[in-house]
Order: sequence, then C-alpha cells, then structure tokens
Amino acid sequence: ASAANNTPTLLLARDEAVSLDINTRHRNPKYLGDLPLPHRLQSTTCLEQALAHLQGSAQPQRLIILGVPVMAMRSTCETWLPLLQASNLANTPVVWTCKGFEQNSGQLPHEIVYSVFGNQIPNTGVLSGPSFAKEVTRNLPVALTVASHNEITVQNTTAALHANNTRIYASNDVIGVEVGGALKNVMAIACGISDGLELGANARAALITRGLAEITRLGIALGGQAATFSGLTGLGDLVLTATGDLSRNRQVGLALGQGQSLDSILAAGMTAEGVRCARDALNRATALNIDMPITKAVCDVLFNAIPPLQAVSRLLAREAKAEWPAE
Ligand SMILES: NC(=O)c1ccc[n+]([C@@H]2O[C@H](COP(=O)([O-])OP(=O)(O)OC[C@H]3O[C@@H](n4cnc5c(N)ncnc54)[C@H](O)[C@@H]3O)[C@@H](O)[C@H]2O)c1
Ligand SMILES: O=P(O)(O)OC[C@H](O)CO
Repeated sequence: ASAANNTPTLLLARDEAVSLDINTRHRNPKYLGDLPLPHRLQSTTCLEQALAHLQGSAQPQRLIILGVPVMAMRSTCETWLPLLQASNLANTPVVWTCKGFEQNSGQLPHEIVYSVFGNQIPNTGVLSGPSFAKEVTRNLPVALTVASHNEITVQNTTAALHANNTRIYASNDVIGVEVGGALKNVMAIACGISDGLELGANARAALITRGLAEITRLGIALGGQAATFSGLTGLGDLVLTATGDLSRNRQVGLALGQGQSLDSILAAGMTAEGVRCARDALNRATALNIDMPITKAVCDVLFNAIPPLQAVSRLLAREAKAEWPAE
C-alpha cells in the first residue's frame, strides 16, 4: 500500500529468491501468486541496505513496518534495537501488523515491543484492520487503524499509507486494537468449523455476534476501550476473517468441520495464527475469570480431540442468559 502511494518502499526479505523476484519480475509468487507489484517496491535481504534506505527516506514518511508473525516479534525487535541506535534512527516510528499472543509469555505484541525497546525506541504502534494481503496488492479499497500513544507514529503511518484506495484511521487504544486482531482469528476458526459442518448462515451470524461479545469482554478486562471492538480492528476484521474465504484461519476451521484432523491441515503448510492464539487467549481469560465459551469450544476441537459437532452441542446446551451485559 505504501508503494502504491508513491512512498519509496523497501521490503526486507529473508529469502534471496523472493527478493530477486520482487526486484526483477515485480512479483512475489511464494505469497501473492502472479499479482503484479508496484515498480516502486524494491526488496533486499541486507540489513545495512535497509538502514541506508531509512536514512534516505523523507522524515514525514519514514516508517518501519514489522510484518512478521507474533512468534518472530521478540527476535525481530532484538535485532533492530541496536541497529537503529547505532544508525541514529532510534526515533523512527515502528509499527507492527501481527495478531496474537506470544507463546509461553502470553504477551500481546505491544508488551513484547515495550519489554525489548523500553524507552530506547520511543515511537511505536500497531497497524491493524480488515486487510487480506492479496486484495491490498490489487490496490482495492482498504481501511486500517494505527493505534499509538505517539503523535509522530500516527502522522508518519498516515503519510506513508493514507491515499487513493487506502484509508488510515487513528486510535490511542493499543490494547483494544491488538486484542481484536488476535481474537478474530479464533472466531474465524469457529465460523469455519460451523460452515464446514454446514450449520447455516444463522449459526455463523450468531457466532460472529457472540464472538464479538467474548472479544469485548476479554479486551475490556485487559485494558481495551469498549468502542474499539465495534471498529475496524474488532468487528471489521472479525467479519472479514469469519466470512472471507481468503482467510487462512477460516480455511483451517472449514477443514476441521469437514472432518480433517488438525495435524493433516497444518502439515499441508497452512499458517493460521488463531490456532496458537486460542490457547493463549483462554489462559489469559481463565486467569482473569472471564467466560469465553466459543474460544473454549475451539480449544476443545483443536487440542482436546473433541469432535466439532460435539463442541457445538456443548455450546448450545449452556443455560439461557441475558444478552447484555455481555457476561
Ligand atoms: N497475510 C495477510 O493477509 C495479513 C493481513 C493483515 C495482517 N497480517 C498480519 O501480519 C503478520 C504477517 O503476516 P503474513 O501473512 O505475512 O505472515 P507470514 O507467516 O507469511 O510471515 C511474514 C514474513 O515473516 C517472516 N518470518 C516468519 N518467521 C520469522 C522469524 N522467525 N524471524 C523473522 N522473520 C520471520 C517470513 O519469512 C515472511 O517473510 C501476521 O501476524 C498477520 O496476522 C497478515
Ligand atoms: O488469513 P488470516 O486468517 O490470517 O487473516 C488475514 C488478516 O488478518 C485479515 O485482516
């Protein structure tokens, strides 16, 4: 999106072949099929070249986007901290796109970032919202939220990305944005399971709505703001991922509902952050005494060998209750 906005953009890749394809054929077949990429998007595998690119970027659009999964966030931050300090780039805004909790620590991405960066890299934030990469690559309309406590992070993210078909909205609710992004993946697995079992559109709508109640409950308990969960990074990303067949999390759910085992689905190379997130979210909810029945049902199917239909029956067999407050 930044390259489409004429922002000179350099993608730091780990794989030489990916980098070469982007620079020569303007394609990234490993991740994005045959979709053409803007010629302004360049790639490198060399950290020094990435730092030089940042030093040459105009200040209003200078921005680092960490586009790695949550499991790689800590090591990525640890790599960048000394490099940015040594290159006089410690004030460069850094935003991340990952959605989930860190395994073992159970930390949200901002907790990882703050624990590694401390005050040494002060301008940070999370960039999230409903955005399938393949649609962004096609430059179709998309709206995202950047949440940060620093004005410069919001300004630079907006300057780099907000144009043409990309809208950037600002928020100061880092926790709410991250919880919505993490938990929508779990609900997308739940909706995929329901659709794989052919339980119908009514069931899917119920799961989305009660899933949002569950996300909101945990999010508020963790310090998020209620309104955030009806925004782009809550309801917006939840609807996209729970209903859009481009979602890897929904695809995992669909395959489970159709009778495939988790091992065989993951062996086929499917990356779905909701699988790890479900257990971490349930652990954090249990510690806070928060009821998360849909997340619990997803964990039962994923990790406790409960057949999908039995998990659904258990969900439906719970006592009747008031819809609001969402307890
Ligand atoms: N793909 C999408 O449509 C999309 C949309 C919005 C947000 N996101 C979020 O952005 C993040 C990245 O998504 P993705 O689909 O590109 O994920 P991905 O799993 O394809 O990985 C992205 C990049 O991270 C690199 N990476 C993986 N493990 C690493 C490690 N241990 N150390 C360093 N680099 C590592 C990979 O080489 C790859 O280049 C995710 O958390 C995802 O939720 C993805
Ligand atoms: O393919 P998924 O399920 O990881 O979803 C991708 C993005 O998070 C959608 O916003």
